[in-house]
Amino acid sequence: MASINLDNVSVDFPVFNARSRSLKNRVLNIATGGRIEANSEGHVIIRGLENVNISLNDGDRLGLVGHNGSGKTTLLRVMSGVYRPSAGKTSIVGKCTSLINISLGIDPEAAGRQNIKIRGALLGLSKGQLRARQEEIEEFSELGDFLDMPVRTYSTGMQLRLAFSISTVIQPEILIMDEWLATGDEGFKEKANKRLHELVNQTKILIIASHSRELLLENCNRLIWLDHGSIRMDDKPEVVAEAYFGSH
Ligand SMILES: Nc1ncnc2c1ncn2[C@@H]1O[C@H](COP(=O)(O)OP(=O)(O)OP(=O)(O)O)[C@@H](O)[C@H]1O
Repeated sequence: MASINLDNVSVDFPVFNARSRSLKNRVLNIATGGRIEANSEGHVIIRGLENVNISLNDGDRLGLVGHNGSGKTTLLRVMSGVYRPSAGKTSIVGKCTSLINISLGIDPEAAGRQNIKIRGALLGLSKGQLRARQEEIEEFSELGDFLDMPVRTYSTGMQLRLAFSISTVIQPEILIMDEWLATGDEGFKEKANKRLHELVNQTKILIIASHSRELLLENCNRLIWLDHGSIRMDDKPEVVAEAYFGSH
């Protein structure tokens, strides 16, 4: 059983080099971003999330929609345990893989093969598990002899192939994605799509943020509309999609 529970979660980002005096007013007249406020000491904070309550269990496929800066990525990061909330409580049960920033942590000076080892360890694979998977990852990447070259010699697409091949090798109980991650040229994209579908179908809980109506309707059984860091709507995909995309 996997589960995620967020209880009144807020996330603040302090901004140390901004002045609260320059804040126009606290009225939200902008269409993007979270709330910019001053805390009790007069320091400026950006409120990425405000009093968010969400409970997810096995079988839940949650999609997130909202304007730029509404808090989708912040929420994904809280759910994957990367961000600690400034207020409220979180409980995350289950092995979680986040496919946000999959290239983060790749060492450009190390060879592709070496990076597979480093990344595999970060993903929690034991030495034995990694040995068993190494060949599969290398084959999937189709990088051939380039696996012995430093990653800095790779093209952007080649780097993404490597990162994707490593990050998707383990089947998580909770899968977190920022948009549908299908990378590379046409041939690789097809393979990547197939692998992503397998991951999505087998994961217990899926959370995906996207600006694509089709993608969300195809993969989700619940949608949350975030607006300036707060939940504006939480309902069946058709209902929220109609309200959100219909108004844009
Ligand atoms: N590291 C950070 N430092 C300061 N403010 C941040 C940071 N990360 C996010 N924010 C702020 O939090 C708010 C929510 O940002 P977030 O990235 O979660 O939005 P989003 O819904 O994912 O947007 P987009 O659709 O543009 O990707 C924004 O106002 C942003 O300015």
